[in-house]
Amino acid sequence: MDYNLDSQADMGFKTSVAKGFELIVHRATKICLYPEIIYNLYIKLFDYEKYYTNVQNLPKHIIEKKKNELIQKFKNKIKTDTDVYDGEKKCFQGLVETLMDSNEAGLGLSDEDIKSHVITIVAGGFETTSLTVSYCLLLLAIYPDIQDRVYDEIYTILGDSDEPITIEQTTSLVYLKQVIHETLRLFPIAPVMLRQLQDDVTIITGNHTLPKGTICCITPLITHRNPELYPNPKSFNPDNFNADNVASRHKYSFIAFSGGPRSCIGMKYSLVLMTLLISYVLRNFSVHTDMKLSDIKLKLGMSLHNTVGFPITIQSRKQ
Ligand code: HEM
Repeated sequence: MDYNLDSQADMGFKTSVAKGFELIVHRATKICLYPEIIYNLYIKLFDYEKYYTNVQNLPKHIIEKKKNELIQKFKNKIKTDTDVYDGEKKCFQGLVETLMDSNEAGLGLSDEDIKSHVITIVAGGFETTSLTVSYCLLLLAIYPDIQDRVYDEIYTILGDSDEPITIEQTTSLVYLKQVIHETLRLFPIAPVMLRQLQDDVTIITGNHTLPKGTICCITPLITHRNPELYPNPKSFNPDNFNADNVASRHKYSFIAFSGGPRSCIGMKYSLVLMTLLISYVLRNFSVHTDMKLSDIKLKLGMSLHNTVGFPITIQSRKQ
């Protein structure tokens, strides 16, 4: 999107997204907030409308900025810094420009539609990857033998080279991928998903019928810790994700990225990013902690937070 939330003014966006998530969690977990009338009063009382407005402001600002850039570019026939040209063919565009261009292709997205897509992408990518990397490094610090195995794999593929890892090399880091999946099994960053039934649904095992319109709560945290799917479900065992074990389970026994048509669109991107980040850290440093797995204390929200933090020390491998 060509906008850095950390270095450019975020106009209260990050805090407001967090507050919006907080409101959704309160609605889902506090029965007293189920009636519409009480919920609306609650929003007014705790001034949540302010956060809703704030969430809209930044995408509006980005869209306006992009529009002005496009007008200027058209006037001056210059290239903006977000475009990379291969001869005359444009080969890279940011999200907002791509959505705006799709209007030229006749998709007819309004500014309102573009704004909603921007909010969904930013909110979907919010914290997910960074928190998972934090959990993963903490687990590797707790289990030095597993960390050694990951490091050996990285070393076998990259050796002593200081060259950045390539995308092709990331696909060979099979054990690291297992470690990342096992991290997401134990600590699925999006621990709760809500779906409203479009039709009556019969649950075969108990012969129960859930009526159309019911809002269902799907919790990877519970599915992923089901002993029928994962033996010793509370222990950290990356072999749960070796090829044989994955093939022997139902594909929806791992739903950290959800499943079906509304699953995470950032999954492939974040898996590559996490592989890059973790391999970069482990190539250069070993990670250590005094914590045990049982010390991790979870707080359920829109993201799965660890209330005791991630107390890791790092040591250079060059020493
Ligand atoms: C470890 C990383 C990530 C995890 C575990 C994760 C998990 C999920 C889950 C469980 C959903 C479904 C939520 C629901 O239906 O209520 C979802 C949706 C989504 N995610 Fe991710 N996500 C990750 C990273 C990202 C990143 C980096 C992006 C964007 C750059 C992203 C963008 C989205 C979007 C746009 C949706 C909504 C898709 C739709 O509704 O059709 N995610 N993600």
